[in-house]
Amino acid sequence: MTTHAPPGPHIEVRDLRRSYGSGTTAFEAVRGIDLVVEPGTVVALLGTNGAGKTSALEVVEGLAPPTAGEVRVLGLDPVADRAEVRRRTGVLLQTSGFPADLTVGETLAMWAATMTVPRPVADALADLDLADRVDVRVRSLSGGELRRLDLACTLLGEPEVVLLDEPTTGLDPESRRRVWDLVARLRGRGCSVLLTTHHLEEAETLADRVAIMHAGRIVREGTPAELGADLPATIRFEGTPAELPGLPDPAALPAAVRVTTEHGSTTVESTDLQVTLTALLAAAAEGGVRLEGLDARSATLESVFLAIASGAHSDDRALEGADR
Ligand SMILES: Nc1ncnc2c1ncn2[C@@H]1O[C@H](COP(=O)(O)OP(=O)(O)OP(=O)(O)O)[C@@H](O)[C@H]1O
Repeated sequence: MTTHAPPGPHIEVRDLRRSYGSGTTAFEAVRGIDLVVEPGTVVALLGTNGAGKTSALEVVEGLAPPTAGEVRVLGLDPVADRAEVRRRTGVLLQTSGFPADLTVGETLAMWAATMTVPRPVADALADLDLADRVDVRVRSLSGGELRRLDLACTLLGEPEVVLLDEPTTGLDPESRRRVWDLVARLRGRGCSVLLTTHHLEEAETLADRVAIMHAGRIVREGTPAELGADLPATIRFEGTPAELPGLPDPAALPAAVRVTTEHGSTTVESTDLQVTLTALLAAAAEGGVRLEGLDARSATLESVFLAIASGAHSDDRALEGADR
């Protein structure tokens, strides 16, 4: 039995489809997606509610067969080669089901007993900041502690591939950062990680590549920077143009494409942030205007996501149209 992944992607998904029900009640939740996760990389699957992220992830996890298409994990079929794939893969489901009466330590020991070569339980506890909870029963854990225990179990077998369904939902900012560090370390030692998240900053911080799903399809895929590249950057400052007579009309700034005012502040959208910002700052200096609350940023994943969710994305509309 091989214990090393063959060269090539850790996860390969080709034209994956997954339907629920049959006949007139059939519903296709995943409508032909392609996804590749290379060793030592993190891929985040983002999407609107009901986009099909969990439905797709469950097929990669081997929990359900695809209705059509092909999935390979470490070059193997996650359903047909389930035992081998499970041994080398760490899976975090959206909800856990630990026995309530066991303590944290007992839960991890029980989990470790199912593995060929588990890591030391003490290391797993320390990694997830659970060392002082070792004797606490599962039923008494807070939501965030329970999530961290779940993650500790997921990573106990030193998996090569890690599949995380919303790993930081319910975690406070400090615990979330700790999980982000952990995922970064996994990547550092050559693991591949496929995760779903609603947390756009999480995707931006962690992911080498992001795939955004909507209505069963991947409508955008790329690095976080690539995804933001085709949307305008924004410059915001307090005050409306009428209140800042020392400034030229912001709409006339070079590369400015749209100016809006809301709640007493102005937003300038720009196709070239540096050019627009330089001209704005020069004009402000010349006119003796202080731009309070000045904020300038490239398009973020949030703006890409909101454009898709609102149907404003042109590719997205084309895809939805193709379905009708
Ligand atoms: N067992 C099922 N039977 C019928 N429809 C289902 C079933 N499970 C999921 N669905 C539907 O499939 C679609 C995709 O659901 P899925 O849970 O994969 O989405 P998601 O992107 O993970 O959503 P969320 O972000 O809200 O968790 C939804 O419309 C959901 O109602």
